[in-house]
Amino acid sequence: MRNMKSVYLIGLGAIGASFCSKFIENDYENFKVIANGKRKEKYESSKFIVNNKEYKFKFISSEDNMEKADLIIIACKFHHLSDVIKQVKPFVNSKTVIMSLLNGISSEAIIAKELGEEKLLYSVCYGIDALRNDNGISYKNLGTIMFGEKENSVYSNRVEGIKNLFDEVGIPYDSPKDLMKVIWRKFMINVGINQTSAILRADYKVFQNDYYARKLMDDTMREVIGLANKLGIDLGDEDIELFHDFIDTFAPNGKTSMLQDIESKRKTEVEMFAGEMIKLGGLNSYDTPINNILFDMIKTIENNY
Ligand SMILES: NC(=O)C1=CN([C@@H]2O[C@H](COP(=O)(O)OP(=O)(O)OC[C@H]3O[C@@H](n4cnc5c(N)ncnc54)[C@H](OP(=O)(O)O)[C@@H]3O)[C@@H](O)[C@H]2O)C=CC1
Ligand SMILES: CC(C)(CO)C(=O)C(=O)O
Repeated sequence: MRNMKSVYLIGLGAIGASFCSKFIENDYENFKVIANGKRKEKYESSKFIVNNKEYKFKFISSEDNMEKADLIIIACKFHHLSDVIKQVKPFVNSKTVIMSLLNGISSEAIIAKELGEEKLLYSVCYGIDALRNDNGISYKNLGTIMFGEKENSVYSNRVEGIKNLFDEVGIPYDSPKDLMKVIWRKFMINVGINQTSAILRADYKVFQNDYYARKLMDDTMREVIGLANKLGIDLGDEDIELFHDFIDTFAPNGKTSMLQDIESKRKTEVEMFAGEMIKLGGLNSYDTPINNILFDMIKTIENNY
């Protein structure tokens, strides 16, 4: 089993800070947050509040320290990724494992191209409902990190090492054999709920209670199922049903990360959702009419903040 001694995370937002808090609560000695330049200065003089509790994080900068990491967890938004990869590079050696908690199905290929496919483990967060606002970060459900090798039928040494690490710090996880299907299922969920919630300005209770919001979300998810099937990924209506059970457990006032972005007038991850659907649809002769419309609508909202 590979020992994950030094663990660095980059992207101290809703997702990143929620998981960071577990490392701090469990006094994980060699856990650090990567931040450079002005961001590091700002973080060092900021208070980080997660679920009403203050956490003190240790920061590491590629400008003053190049200690290599055993594991690097990336938790930024899609449009931060190319910058983040540059900042991560100095901490990577031949043994470093890299995990991306970004939603979507695109970040891994981008990281693999820049840092080496052999360093990657595939991962995605399920069921977390983290919110970031002026008062800090809060979540009701921490959810589960699903992770593993692309071909995950036998656990590798590094998968075992990370299972051990997550047990130690109390991060809920699973390492399913059919990880790629699980990642696609999450993509289907995000393409469905993140984008429709952003257009409708709808929190989770709307999707818990409103027939039409739910129908719009489901129709959008079905477009992903069609593409997935064309690419040999075995998603179906039962995956939509699984998500219906999940939504009912979410905090009614909680919001998708895309709706949070729209409300805070931040750039969204639409390129990673509708954008990726349109791109893959084009490459595979598969029409994506719903995603074409969602893409144009979300870009219009972004362009007119
Ligand atoms: N929020 C949620 O409930 C969920 C989100 N996700 C996914 O997780 C990913 C992260 O989302 P979320 O946590 O909501 O996003 P946030 O916007 O809350 O956080 C992103 C963080 O990345 C940091 N960052 C950006 N560029 C750099 C850089 N160059 N160096 C260091 N830090 C950087 C930002 O720092 P700064 O603030 O200083 O600019 C920010 O804190 C997304 O792909 C999202 O889709 C997945 C499941 C649920
Ligand atoms: C599934 C959902 C909606 C919450 O975990 C999410 O992934 C997001 O908000 O980006």
